Amino acid sequence: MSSAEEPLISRQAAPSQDPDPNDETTVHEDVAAAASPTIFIYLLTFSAGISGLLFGYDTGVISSTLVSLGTSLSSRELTALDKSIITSSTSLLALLVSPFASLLADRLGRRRVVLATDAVFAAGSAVQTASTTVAAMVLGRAVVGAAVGAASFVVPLYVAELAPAAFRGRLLTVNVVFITLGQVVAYVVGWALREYGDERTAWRWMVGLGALPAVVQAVVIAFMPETPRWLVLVGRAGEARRVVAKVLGGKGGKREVDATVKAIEIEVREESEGRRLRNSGTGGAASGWKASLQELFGVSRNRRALSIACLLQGLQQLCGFNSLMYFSATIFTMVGFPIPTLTSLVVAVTNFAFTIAALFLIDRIGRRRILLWSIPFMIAGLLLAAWGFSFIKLSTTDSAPAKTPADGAAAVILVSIMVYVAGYAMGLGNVPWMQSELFALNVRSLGSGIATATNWGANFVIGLTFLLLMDAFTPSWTFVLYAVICATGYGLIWRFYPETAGLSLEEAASLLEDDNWGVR
Ligand SMILES: O[C@H]1[C@H](O)[C@@H](O)[C@H](O)[C@@H](O)[C@H]1O
Repeated sequence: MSSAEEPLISRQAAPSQDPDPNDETTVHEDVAAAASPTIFIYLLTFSAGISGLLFGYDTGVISSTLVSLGTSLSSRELTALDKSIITSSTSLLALLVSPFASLLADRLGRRRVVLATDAVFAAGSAVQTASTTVAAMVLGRAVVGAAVGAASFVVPLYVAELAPAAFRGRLLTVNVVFITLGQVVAYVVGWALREYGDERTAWRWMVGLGALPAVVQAVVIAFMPETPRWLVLVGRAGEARRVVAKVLGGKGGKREVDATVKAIEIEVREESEGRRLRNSGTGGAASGWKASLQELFGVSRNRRALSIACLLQGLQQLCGFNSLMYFSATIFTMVGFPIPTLTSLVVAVTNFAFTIAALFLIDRIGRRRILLWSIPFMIAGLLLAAWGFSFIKLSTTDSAPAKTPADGAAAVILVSIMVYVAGYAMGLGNVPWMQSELFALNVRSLGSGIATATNWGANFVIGLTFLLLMDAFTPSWTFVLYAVICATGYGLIWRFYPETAGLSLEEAASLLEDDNWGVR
């Protein structure tokens, strides 16, 4: 997920604005709204979905992989530090690569970058599958991380620019659902291969299968066009026209196609004009990004939007959810469950099911309110799990099940983890990704980019430190720590995050104008 959204969405999501019948953008959106899904839209949904699936698969598969590696890497048992580095190298590279994805996407085109990320995904899977040392595995995970970082920016951009306005919002939420579905698939594959596959090669299949969706996506994208917006950007308006005609699926006549291309041209022109003005004000193209940064940090309401977006994205990761996503099979092995990869499926399935529920409810309940309702469940789940862990003696370097599984404590841990995950998926798993609605158009891309980087940075910290914290402070105190982070986050959200549900992007942004940073 990322910042890639929507100059056009802003207008689509602004019902309070009076439509100007002479405004060609309005014509464009009317046409788009009238269109029912074409085969093309289904293909686009499919490719957006597959991308989320890939992201989810690659982040989820590490859970079963870690408990299946045995001594296959560097001929020894993995230490907690090995496991932490193998896991977190993916998010570190995603963090480092994502800022460059937008430059590449502007230079080479969106479609080519999507194809390139598919190749990188496949290469990363191949390196992991073939690895015989910890270092090679870390390299493979890092290569996949680079692909995740680039894809998480470029695929939403590709979809947003290609989809008609009426479908754009829905297509972007498809992404979150498919990420969590990809994690379920990874968990199921991990469990099946571990239970029914060859013990020595099972993990190689788990990571190798990650190449499959990348190949499928590449095949689909090979038959899909470049986005009209990029084509206009590089002066190929004729081609853009043909793509728009295809997107509208024969439902739009020449007038609609012309109006759509015109709207894109106006937008591209306005954007480059805006950039030119900003640059001339600050002394040249080199300082263009500086001007955007100044706007983002210099204007109070932008600063406030950025603080909220980063708070939510940071909290989404620092609350510890991905510790479970990455290490649930390790945790359930330690707790003494006989088939830990099967038990850990509850994490992925609960997350997936409640993510779907949340997407139906969020607009009705509101973002602020759904967070304030769901975080207490997370805190309760974490504290209950901490209590459950206090009855179990375990060590993270032991891959063998605990000798005497304390049944009652194991059940408490399992149920409390489900409560925590359900709470997470209802709120923090989703709401932060709606970040773009916080920002005014001129700082939206940069602001969402920084917030997304906050997500990857915090994800890296959690992946790297979880097992080490468990070793140093016991699982109970680690879970208490996450509960304290959630409680602090609750307080900050309560104090600083106003409700934006039901507001247009403009209304949401102007809500933040108020110099008083509190919520009244
Ligand atoms: O929104 C997603 C989702 O909640 C995933 O399950 C999680 O692994 C990601 O880190 C998060 O960004």
